[in-house]
Amino acid sequence: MEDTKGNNSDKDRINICLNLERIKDIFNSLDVGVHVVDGKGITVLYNKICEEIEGISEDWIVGKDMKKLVHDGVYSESVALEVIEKGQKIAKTQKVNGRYIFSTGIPIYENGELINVVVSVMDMTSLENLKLQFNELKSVNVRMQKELDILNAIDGQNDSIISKSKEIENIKILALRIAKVDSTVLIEGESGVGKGIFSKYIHEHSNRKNGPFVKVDCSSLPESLIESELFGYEEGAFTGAKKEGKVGLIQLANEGTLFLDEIGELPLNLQVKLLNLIQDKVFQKVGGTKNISINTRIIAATNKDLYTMVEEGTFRRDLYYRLKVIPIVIPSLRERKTDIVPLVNFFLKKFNDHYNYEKIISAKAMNLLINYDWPGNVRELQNEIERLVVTSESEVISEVDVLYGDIGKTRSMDIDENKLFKENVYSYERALLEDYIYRTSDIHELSQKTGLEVSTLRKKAKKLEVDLNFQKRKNS
Ligand SMILES: Nc1ncnc2c1ncn2[C@@H]1O[C@H](COP(=O)(O)OP(=O)(O)OP(=O)(O)O)[C@@H](O)[C@H]1O
Repeated sequence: MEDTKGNNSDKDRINICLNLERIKDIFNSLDVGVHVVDGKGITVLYNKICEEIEGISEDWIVGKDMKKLVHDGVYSESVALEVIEKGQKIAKTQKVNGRYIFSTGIPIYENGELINVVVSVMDMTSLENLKLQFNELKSVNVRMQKELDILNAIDGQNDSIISKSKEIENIKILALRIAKVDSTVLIEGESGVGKGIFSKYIHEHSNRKNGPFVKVDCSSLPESLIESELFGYEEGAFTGAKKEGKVGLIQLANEGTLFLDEIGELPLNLQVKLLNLIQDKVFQKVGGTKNISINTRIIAATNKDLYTMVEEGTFRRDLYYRLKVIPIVIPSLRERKTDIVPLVNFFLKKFNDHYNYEKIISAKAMNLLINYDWPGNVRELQNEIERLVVTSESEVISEVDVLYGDIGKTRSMDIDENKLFKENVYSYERALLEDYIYRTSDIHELSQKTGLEVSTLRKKAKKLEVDLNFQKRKNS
């Protein structure tokens, strides 16, 4: 392009101008902002998109020095100047006037000298907003997934905790929430309500689920043994101790869950040791001096009124509050009668499968089960269904089968204190005769079983208004 004297010819100059105009057109047709500076940082080209993104006009900026613009605060920093300084490609995201701008500066060299920097400018605001929305959606998704897990666990076919009552469903939701944290839990409730099954449920839904679940029944261990069983002992700790010492149940629960059932039975001296374990996460074996660190989650359960025990001085107040970080109270079965039918069906299936039967339960029998008070709660119900499946003669478990057990005993012995003795005798005799009728197939068998003449039986049935219908058993 240069003549022998080193000057540009006119033709070349025209070409350069034409090229510059054409380059400008090309840059202005781009969807991306283009800002070109020379080797000293003076703006030589600034396209329309740049104007839109940065809100600066081309006329104003062309010819201006980027150093001065940064100094005057028009720009907080300049990618172009950084490229000039470092001599290499630079890319960064900046926040300008509340917009996210992604700039890439590329150095252009001629004969080893940096002559231009081309900065492409992209408005990432909408992308950044999308990113924010995406992250928000992601966290909503995580939250929903957790809720879904909870709902699935409640509805789950494989769920081991059967319930229909609001009370138990709410406890399940709470149990799933607290499963993810390590806080100590105290489960209170009468014997057989499901304290054990709930503690397992918490463990199985926790991050410790692959670790051990160790159950210690504080009431079943003799006081002399409980300390060494729980904490283990060092070799030669006492006479009769194993030579190599013993690892205690607490240590076995490392990385898992320690379920302390019947915590109210724990002797006072061990309550102190347990308190230290909860507070400091360390313990010493019997006969040992070394602190052993332990990482276990403690769930305690009791059917005693621990608060009263605290008031009476038989349970340490500090331990009580340490255990009761998350309290769960499971109501008795009689306080949530809606659970009885699903539980009966669940246990019926369980024992039918186990004993290879296909027994069903009559509506009347079910009614008796629903109306009973279940002092032994779910455990008693479970045992009762097993008894019914195993002992009922026919495929249909009847009212008579039910009356044969504890329910029958309590029902027959029910005395209404508002009635006269005579009236109670009448009701009792009536219920007794009905029970015999249910258990026999005809009047002769009834006579044989009761030791009463057929004629006496007929008179009695008339007096007591009992229907001598021996089909009842089959149909009930
Ligand atoms: N909601 C339930 N669904 C299914 N099985 C249950 C339910 N609640 C309790 N059970 C069963 O009833 C029996 C007694 O429950 P669990 O041992 O958990 O009661 P508990 O309150 O810990 O009793 P205890 O105080 O005597 O130790 C167990 O076999 C358990 O599996």
